[in-house]
Amino acid sequence: MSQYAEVLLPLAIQGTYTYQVPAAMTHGVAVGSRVLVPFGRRKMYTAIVVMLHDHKPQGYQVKEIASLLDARPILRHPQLKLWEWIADYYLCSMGEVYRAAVPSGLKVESETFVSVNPDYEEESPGQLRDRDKVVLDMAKTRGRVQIDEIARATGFGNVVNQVSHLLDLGAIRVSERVVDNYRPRTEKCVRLAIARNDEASLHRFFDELKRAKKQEQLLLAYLDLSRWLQRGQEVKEVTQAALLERAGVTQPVLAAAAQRGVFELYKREINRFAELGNKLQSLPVLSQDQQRAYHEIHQCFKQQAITLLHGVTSSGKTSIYMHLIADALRQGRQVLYLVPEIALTTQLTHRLRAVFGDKLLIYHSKFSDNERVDIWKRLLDKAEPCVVIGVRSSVFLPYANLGLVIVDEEHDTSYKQQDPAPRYNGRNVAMILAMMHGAKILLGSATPSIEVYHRALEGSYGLVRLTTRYGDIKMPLVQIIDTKKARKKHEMNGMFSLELIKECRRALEAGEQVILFQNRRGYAPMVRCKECGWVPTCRNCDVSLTYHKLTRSLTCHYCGYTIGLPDLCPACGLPGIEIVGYGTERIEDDIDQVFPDEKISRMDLDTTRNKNSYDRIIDDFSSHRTNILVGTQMVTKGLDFDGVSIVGILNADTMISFPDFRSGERAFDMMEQVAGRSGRAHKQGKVIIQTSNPSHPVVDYVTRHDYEGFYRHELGEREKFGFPPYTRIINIYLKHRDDAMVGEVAVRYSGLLRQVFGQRVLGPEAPMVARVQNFYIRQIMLKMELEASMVKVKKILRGIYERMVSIDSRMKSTILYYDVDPM
Ligand SMILES: Nc1ncnc2c1ncn2[C@@H]1O[C@H](COP(=O)(O)OP(=O)(O)OP(=O)(O)O)[C@@H](O)[C@H]1O
Ligand SMILES: [Zn+2]
Repeated sequence: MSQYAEVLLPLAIQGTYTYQVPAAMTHGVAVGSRVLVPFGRRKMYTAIVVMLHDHKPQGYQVKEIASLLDARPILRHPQLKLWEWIADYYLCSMGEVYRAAVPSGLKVESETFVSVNPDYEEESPGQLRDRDKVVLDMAKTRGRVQIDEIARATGFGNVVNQVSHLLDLGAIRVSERVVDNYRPRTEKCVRLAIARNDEASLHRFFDELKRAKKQEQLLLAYLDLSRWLQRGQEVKEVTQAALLERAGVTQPVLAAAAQRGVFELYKREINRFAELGNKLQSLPVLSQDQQRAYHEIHQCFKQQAITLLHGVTSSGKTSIYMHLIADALRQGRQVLYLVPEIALTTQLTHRLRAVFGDKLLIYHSKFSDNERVDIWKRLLDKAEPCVVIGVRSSVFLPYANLGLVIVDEEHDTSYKQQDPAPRYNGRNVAMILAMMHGAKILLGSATPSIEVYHRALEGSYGLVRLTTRYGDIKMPLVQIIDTKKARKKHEMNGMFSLELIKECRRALEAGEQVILFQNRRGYAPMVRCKECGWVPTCRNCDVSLTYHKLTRSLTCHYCGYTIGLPDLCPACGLPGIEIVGYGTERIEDDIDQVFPDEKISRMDLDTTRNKNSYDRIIDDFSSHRTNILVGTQMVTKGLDFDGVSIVGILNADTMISFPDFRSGERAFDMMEQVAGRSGRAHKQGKVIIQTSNPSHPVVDYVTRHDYEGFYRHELGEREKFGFPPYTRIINIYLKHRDDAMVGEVAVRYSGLLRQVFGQRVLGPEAPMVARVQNFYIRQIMLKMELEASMVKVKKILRGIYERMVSIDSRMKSTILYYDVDPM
């Protein structure tokens, strides 16, 4: 029975804090328990217990845990270990990992209930401030009150503050029953208020309802939906919504019938993983080539935990995954199926649902917190075999028994979290997670990342190839259009070459579909005054504003700053504003001019802000309600449409001329992936790449679908300049509102870094966008040897930081963070 607990707070601070475990709690508190603790005399936080012990801390007064929130831990082994690994590797605090890992519904704060401690007496007059008394009075009169509620009633700003002060004084206590944000979802249902064999009552109902036609309709609809009269069968549960729809009446009619005693209304708690009534389908029959790959993967798994499946686009990697998932489930294990973005989950979910039914759980970024808590609790409650399909944050769920982790589109940069910390790569964390569970890992891609492919060729990972498309359809034909030449010959119509238009027309007339890819959202990336050259830029960031036509506004894509489009140039007063460049919104407009009779949809960040908008766009296109799909890189990822025969890459230049060591890789991936959306089901497709730089090597590799060639070329470059996979990059960012100051601090700090790391330090320099939200940025790059221990690096960096703070106080007001393995 330990007296002290080390707890983790959801904050960006290093280490854990010690609290005393009240005697009454000693039996309940365990590692992984959630507890409510006062922190810094200001706030209450939900903390996680990471260790229990009996060593009384010296030198300060230990506070008590205010409340134990659950009867049992909310974490399973090895979650804490995984958090620790992430904090070490990605150079952040465990608290930051905790904050990202646990849904906020499980981190109760203002919803907490408090009540007055009847034994409290004011020790010295004046100990209670006026505001304390107000809060105390409220708690007294109401008995048990929520912190939130106090805030609303009093109008006081920081009530949690107030409450923790009172908690410190012992004037109030946290009420044990804490209400979570989580509430189970219910569904309204209807049933007849009589027993099924009570025919007399049923007749009576019909008699009574003769003069209430609408209610009679309800009764008939109910009998039909519930199969009441089909003797051999069970009565089916009928939802209120379904009943009203079938009967074609409104809720008051139902309420009246219920009043009369015909129906009973009740609520059914539905689990969000509602079973489908449909029968499950069997697994897809694998083609010969797929069968071979499937066996090879099993062979690889005997030797190695990690295997890369390098399968060309539309080779049917998903079908192979499904067989592997079924194998793991049969062995009673759980499966994590990671996808980079939710655009992918829509189609995948349908395919997997059909086979795995309610064993499939979905966890994606547009889910509400309630839904996240649901899945968390379900995994906590049961250790049953299941498959979780999710985005990167699903690595944090409490798995009991992982047997297999699949990382689809392994190369995708969306696996990397940019901001805030932990700046982790979901793929890499998934690999560590799998190791901790003794699970196998399958990485899949048509365009593997250079790092992963390198490791596979080295022999660290297994490697299985799939070189043919399903149904033996040929890889799409790629045609290059030199836009410079075409423009000279007047063979361009805006952003579209006449050749592209011709091909699109041919396809559309044949009932086929078209995808147009432009990697910029908005209408135009900038506007400009043609009289004086004025360009509107963001007030807070060093970027030009993007024009959005629908809202007639100019918007900063970094901070959201928005202004209206001026009619006259504010600089020279002339009506010279012109629109420069093309974003997806403009492409959509322009292609509509070219093909006025075609239905067009657009998929980019602006059209997919709602939870269901992806589904709608993808569904419309799949079912040919739309035939031209315009989109940003969202359309490049793993989508599977059967009718697309033409893919147009409108401007390859923006991708290939980006000053970053990964730009070649990113450009190849994007083009090869978007090209791969064409010609998937029936016949060879065609890809048209428009570029002013047709001899660029990346364009050439895409034309030949030559991943190997591209890989060798790229690897040569990486070796020459000492980039991954030969080194590990750590970017260090410094931010401050004062440009000159952050510049000086960065130079001085990099000097200290050089004393230890020498040549491994590059910079500081100002990044391409050197000011965001009024913070000026400097970047320092560290190129570390792969063998370097990140635990050591972290320690050294912390030391250097502390030294810097001690010799230059300006460092304290500077924001500093690390980005390990930046993408
Ligand atoms: N064994 C199979 N039986 C029936 N259909 C299959 C089979 N394998 C693949 N397909 C079909 O072929 C198409 C391509 O398969 P899938 O989407 O799995 O390819 P992929 O390798 O994941 O491609 P990408 O890397 O482009 O996402 C799909 O429409 C799929 O239904
Ligand atoms: Zn801005």
